[in-house]
Formats: sequence, structure tokens, C-alpha cells
Amino acid sequence: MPLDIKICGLKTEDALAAALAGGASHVGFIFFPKSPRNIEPAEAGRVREAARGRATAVAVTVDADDAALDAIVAAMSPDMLQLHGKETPERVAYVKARYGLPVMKAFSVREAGDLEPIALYRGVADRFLLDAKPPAGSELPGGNGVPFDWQLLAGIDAGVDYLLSGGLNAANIGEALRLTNPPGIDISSGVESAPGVKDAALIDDFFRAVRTAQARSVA
Ligand SMILES: O=C(O)c1ccccc1N[C@@H]1O[C@H](COP(=O)(O)O)[C@@H](O)[C@H]1O
Repeated sequence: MPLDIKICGLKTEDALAAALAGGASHVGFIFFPKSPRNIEPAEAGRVREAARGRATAVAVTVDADDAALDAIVAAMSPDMLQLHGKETPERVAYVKARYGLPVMKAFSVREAGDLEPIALYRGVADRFLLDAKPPAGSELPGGNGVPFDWQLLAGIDAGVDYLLSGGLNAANIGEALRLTNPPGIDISSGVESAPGVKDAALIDDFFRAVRTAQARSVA
């Protein structure tokens, strides 16, 4: 299976173009006002157009209510919803049915026990995103640029379809792929020159590092 690669926190057409040029399978848009990557739904609808038919456009939300999700879905017609808060399995099932869209449920990981709740969401969420727990004092549930201990994924059930996330960058992605061999990866701050500012050269570097690591693993 080809590795899925999600570039998240896109706000501009240039950043989206760099992600698509590198071969992103997924592009993410953040709807969380406290984030430096927050984007208004109408703007996301405009920017995401270039991704149509080329990459899965993911709307990232945090414990959003129906009214907020209605507005996002109407304005940008995402291909997938990422629920990055404390949404219960019942809420995930409801959101999936209400919008008829695949749902990716995010989990914050610091220790082995943090992976146990995934069992409650299997058969409900379509995919999982495994991110690091936010550092103390952070107001962001994701996008903090910190990795978790990838060794924790050594025993993960092969049937769990997940994207590895949290603090990935061009320098560490080779080791992350070697240790976890995930179905997909997700990056945001590791391809930014400043919080919320995507850098086309860093996006390019990241894709190059991924391809180098993949070539090494088959050699
Ligand atoms: O990026 C954000 O600001 C954000 C805000 C609210 C929920 C999720 C958010 N980001 C998610 O976290 C991952 C990992 O980010 P990073 O690579 O460690 O910076 C990001 O890709 C989003 O899925």
C-alpha cells in the first residue's frame, strides 16, 4: 500500500500547491480559532478547490457542535472530517451519519494506555490519527510540533488504520517510518517557517526525506 501523506494546517493556495506538488494524498484545514493555522470556512472552500480530485481535503475540528460542522461542510465540502477533541464513539457515529463523510478520530498519546480507547472506536471511525499529548500549558490539542515515543506503536493491531502524527519533520521522518511502518503520516508545524506559516521549501524537503526513507527500506 502506498504511504498516505497528509500536510495539515494549510491556509494559502501556494502552500496547497506545494503539498500537491510533493504528492500529498491528504490536505488538512484547521477550524480552531486558537490555532495559528485557523482558517475561515469560506476561505478554506476557496483554497481547497485546487485539491479537488487530487487529494483528500480534511476538515480538522475540535469538539465542534452541529452548527459549526454544518457551516464548515457547507462552505468547503470536505472529503473527510478529522475529530481532534474528546468526541465520544457515539458522537463520532452521529457525525459520520449526519454528513455521510468518512471520519478520522485523533488520539493523544504519551503512554501505552493512551492507545486502549481506540478499541471503542473501531468500526465507528474510519481512520485514526495518533498525535502526541500537548505539552503543559499549550492551548492546542494538536499542531504542537512534539513527537511521542514511537516505540509505543510496536504492538499496535495491524488492523488499526492510522496516520502517525506529532512533531514529524524532514530530520526524523526516516526513523519514524523505520520504527512504526505506519499506513500514513501527518505533518503540520514541521513544514513551517513560523507558527501557521507553511514553507514550500520545507514541504519539499519533507517529501524528499520520505522518499529517501522509502527507497532505503526496499534496498
Ligand atoms: O495544527 C493545529 O494548530 C491544530 C489545532 C487543533 C487541532 C489539531 C491541530 N493539528 C493537528 O496536529 C497534527 C500534528 O501537528 P504537528 O506536526 O505536531 O505540528 C497536525 O497535523 C494536525 O492534524
